[in-house]
Amino acid sequence: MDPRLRPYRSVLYIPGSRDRALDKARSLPVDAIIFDLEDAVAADEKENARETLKGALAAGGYGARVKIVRINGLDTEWGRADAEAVRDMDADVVLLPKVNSAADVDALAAITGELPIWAMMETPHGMLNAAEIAAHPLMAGFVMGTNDLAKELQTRFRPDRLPMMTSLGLCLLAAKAEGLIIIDGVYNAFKDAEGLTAECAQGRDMGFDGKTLIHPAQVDVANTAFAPSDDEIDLARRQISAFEETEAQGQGVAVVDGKIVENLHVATAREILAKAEAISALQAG
Ligand SMILES: CC(C)(COP(=O)(O)OP(=O)(O)OC[C@H]1O[C@@H](n2cnc3c(N)ncnc32)[C@H](O)[C@@H]1OP(=O)(O)O)[C@@H](O)C(=O)NCCC(=O)NCCSC(=O)C[C@H](O)C(=O)O
Ligand SMILES: [Mg+2]
Repeated sequence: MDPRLRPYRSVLYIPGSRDRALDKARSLPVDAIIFDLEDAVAADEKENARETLKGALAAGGYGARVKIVRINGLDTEWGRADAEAVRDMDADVVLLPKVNSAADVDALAAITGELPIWAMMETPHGMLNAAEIAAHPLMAGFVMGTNDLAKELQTRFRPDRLPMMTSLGLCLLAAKAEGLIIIDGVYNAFKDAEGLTAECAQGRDMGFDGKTLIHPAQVDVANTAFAPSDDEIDLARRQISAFEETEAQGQGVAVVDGKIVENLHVATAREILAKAEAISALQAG
């Protein structure tokens, strides 16, 4: 599958220390899992979590879900051992927290080799250096760390996320410029489905590929929000067929529902259909 088409609608954090949650994730309809060794694990549990996670990944059962391991920062007492352990785990991606610059990514790559790297984008320096971080040859995805970012920026949480918009926009620009996956931050109130639905819709409108989640109750909302809707699929099909008809008549512009359709709109329509097919294939497999 073209890596750009791989669905990342729902990306669930699981504390690496929680056996029960590690097991439950094997049956949850998530597109990817972040196995966390960082903030979801207490300091005196760090070593145990690393071993528990190693065992869970070796036992398998996560199917087509992308397996991402978030390590502790390399400036902490656990970071290096985490990175060395991930190198030998059955992981698809290593996720580095609090990335400030491309040099941070280099330091991780020196330990983990060719393993694809994702970056937590959650510090002011990270925002200012987003373009160089995205351009690193091993960089494959950004995850917004909106909790740490709010702390660092001393912003308030608002439903419209206005204080966060510059940061979200900078990271989106950098990720899109380099063809990276980019996943939106978590919605902390995990029992508030209405609030999550609104924030997912905003993230989807902005161009995020999916949402990071902290609880199984959030999965269905994200899977729906980041998949093409029935209306989008129907419109995409009609745009393609109208444009093909117009083209056959030697013209370059069609009109559908009172709006122009040019070749660039057709490219977007084809992407929507390809994304819908990729989701169906994932669900069928
Ligand atoms: C928030 C929680 C502590 C709530 O846990 P709990 O009280 O156990 O919830 P429930 O009783 O409702 O759980 C029901 C069942 O679901 C399983 N469960 C719960 N959470 C998860 C999960 N994340 N993944 C898989 N399974 C999960 C429970 O085990 C129950 O299962 P069962 O007993 O079999 O029915 C908890 O949800 C939690 O710890 N969530 C993750 C928190 C986390 O990862 N935080 C760190 C990431 S956020 C962050 O750091 C982002 C970034 O860095 C930033 O700066 O923004
Ligand atoms: Mg964080």
